[in-house]
Amino acid sequence: MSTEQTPRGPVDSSRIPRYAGPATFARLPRLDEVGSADVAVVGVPFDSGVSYRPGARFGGNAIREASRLLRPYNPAQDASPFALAQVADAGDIAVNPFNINEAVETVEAAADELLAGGSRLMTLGGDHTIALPLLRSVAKKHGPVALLHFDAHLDTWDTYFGAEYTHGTPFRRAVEEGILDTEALSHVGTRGPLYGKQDLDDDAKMGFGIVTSADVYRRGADEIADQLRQRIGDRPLYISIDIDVLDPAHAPGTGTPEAGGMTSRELLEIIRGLSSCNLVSADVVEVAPAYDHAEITSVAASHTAYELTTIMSRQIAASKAK
Ligand SMILES: N=C(N)NCCCC(=O)O
Ligand SMILES: [Zn+2]
Ligand SMILES: [Zn+2]
Repeated sequence: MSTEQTPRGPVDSSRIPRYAGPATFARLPRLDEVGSADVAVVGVPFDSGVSYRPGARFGGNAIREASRLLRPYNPAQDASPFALAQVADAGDIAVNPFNINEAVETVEAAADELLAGGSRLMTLGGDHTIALPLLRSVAKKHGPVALLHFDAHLDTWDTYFGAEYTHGTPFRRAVEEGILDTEALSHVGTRGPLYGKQDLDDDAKMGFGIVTSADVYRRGADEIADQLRQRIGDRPLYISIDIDVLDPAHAPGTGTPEAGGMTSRELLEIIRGLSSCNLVSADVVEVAPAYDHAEITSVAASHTAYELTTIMSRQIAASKAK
């Protein structure tokens, strides 16, 4: 089992140029090369749930490409995430692009299998629809989880064109299904026009707190992270990051961009401030490379996934040391 052995790390970029060969996340080994992993990085090439620009089905591979430049030591968290735990790239979950309900079931079943192997998941979307089956799977293992949702949007709307499973509705479904711990739900980076004031009332009734992108700007990343940490406590935590939480200047490559967003520095700093939380799995979604330029969005997403992976690896190492 990988858990007893020295983890196999990324390809050495001082020997093999980092632009050579097929891309895995951070040049890590594939899951089938190591047998099992403590953290499985998995792609979900699915974007049939979007309400505006399509293209997030290409997000996972764009993030892998952009992640070639990540290095093994993370100074911001003083950790070498790929040495502390076995992190591996589990490839993509192949889902039906023509049947959303079936796709949602497929993601849940595949996540169940990866989690059963003892892994935590670092999922690369895909559109935000996929957060629902991922949360279902995580809740089967941990019970209702705390949720930190970084997004310009609430994603607690009811239906679109009568469809229940879309990228604007996963968190309402999750609350209805009782798979979230309603004492510890927060949106971060929220901004932009809504359908009506009722959207906010509904959202508050579901139990969500809101930290807007303007709150982050005014109060700063450290204070926001402190506040979020207090709310979460030691609950099992799932972090879902819609890359459109970033300003379009920091993440143009996404399907429903909104002006006035956070900087990538603010996002990374808030995540680092959560490093003591019990992060059981995470996703980074809504990267749509067709609207990107110079990999701006996928680089930001790769660093975001790197910080999340570092948190999980540190915790795995700490729990093994006990
Ligand atoms: N989850 C994302 N990215 N967007 C939701 C937008 C829903 C709407 O079109 O109103
Ligand atoms: Zn969004
Ligand atoms: Zn979203």
